[in-house]
Amino acid sequence: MSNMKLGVMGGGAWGTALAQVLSEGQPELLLWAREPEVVAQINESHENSSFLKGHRLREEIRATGELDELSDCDGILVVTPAQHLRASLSALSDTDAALILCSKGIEADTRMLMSDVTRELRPNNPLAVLSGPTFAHEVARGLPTALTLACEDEALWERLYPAIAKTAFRPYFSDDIIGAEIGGAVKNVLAIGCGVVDGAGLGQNARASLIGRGFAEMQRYGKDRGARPETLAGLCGLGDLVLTCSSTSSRNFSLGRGLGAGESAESLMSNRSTVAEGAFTAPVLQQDARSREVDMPIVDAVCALLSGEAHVRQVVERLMSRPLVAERR
Ligand SMILES: NC(=O)c1ccc[n+]([C@@H]2O[C@H](COP(=O)([O-])OP(=O)(O)OC[C@H]3O[C@@H](n4cnc5c(N)ncnc54)[C@H](O)[C@@H]3O)[C@@H](O)[C@H]2O)c1
Ligand SMILES: O=P(O)(O)OC[C@H](O)CO
Repeated sequence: MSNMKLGVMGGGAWGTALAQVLSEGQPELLLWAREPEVVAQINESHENSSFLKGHRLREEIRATGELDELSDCDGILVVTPAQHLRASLSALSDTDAALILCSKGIEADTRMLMSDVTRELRPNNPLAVLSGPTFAHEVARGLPTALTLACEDEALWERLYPAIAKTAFRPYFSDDIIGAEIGGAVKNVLAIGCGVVDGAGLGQNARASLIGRGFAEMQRYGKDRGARPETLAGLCGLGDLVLTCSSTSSRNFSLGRGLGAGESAESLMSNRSTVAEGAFTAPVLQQDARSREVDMPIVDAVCALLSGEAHVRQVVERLMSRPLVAERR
């Protein structure tokens, strides 16, 4: 049992699943949730029917609506949606806790990664990123899961892994924080594309081609932002890309499936209570890639579909009529 006191900031599906797995063997795990009804459900009925229905949660999880309570923790897993990270961190009181970022996205107005936002607001806190192929409902059930824990140095990994590694939850060390973040942010956009392929009935060949060429886009963009190729080829890049591009359990894939079936992004987004990060990441990723002169045609296609600028048939035509080039670029 680790002596490190962990807390979780965010009571959505992923924050709740993380609280469930990380409370194994701990006397108490503190989970901050924004919604009073989520706090009440967890403390009174040991469930989070708003965001992670159907899972009985450990009694060691204690929910709170008071963000200040997290300040006493040695490590805080930050699990808010990417576009709310800045506001959520700003509301947190001073703390020495290590901040373990679990959100997958790029900040819309600034093109900053989650680690950039965190370093701007909390320059003195030790920083890590936890990312990989992790559907919340599977982690909550205790199914075997492996993922990347990228830490700013190996000393932080040595402090964190005893509290994070569990029977069915296996972190691998990386010191490439940027790589871990780029993998998680970009795969969400590509998963929307794969959902479109599915919804429009374009076939399994097209889905696999999108994963392969999407991975090439992730590598090109990652290289320009300083990610290491081997990080992107690991759990937090290719591993998560394969998971999210293959299953209707993915919110991003499901959103794309609706688009592929002809529904508008506007109606699909307005009917959601859960977050499909790719829809927010896609436009900022496109802008950033263009400013860096990084070619990302699949990301462009997803943006065109999300904005309603083009239909599926048009984006397929655009992608298939691009100049023929060497695969390795
Ligand atoms: N669900 C998963 O399987 C999973 C796995 C790995 C990573 N993630 C990442 O975790 C992050 C959180 O996703 P989730 O699945 O827990 O969310 P969710 O869709 O289950 O729930 C939405 C969350 O957004 C929060 N929220 C809504 N409006 C907010 C606001 N104005 N300010 C702050 N928070 C607000 C809600 O409180 C809730 O916690 C995302 O970046 C996601 O990509 C999710
Ligand atoms: O449901 P999604 O598409 O947000 O994906 C959840 C996780 O990121 C999968 O690793």
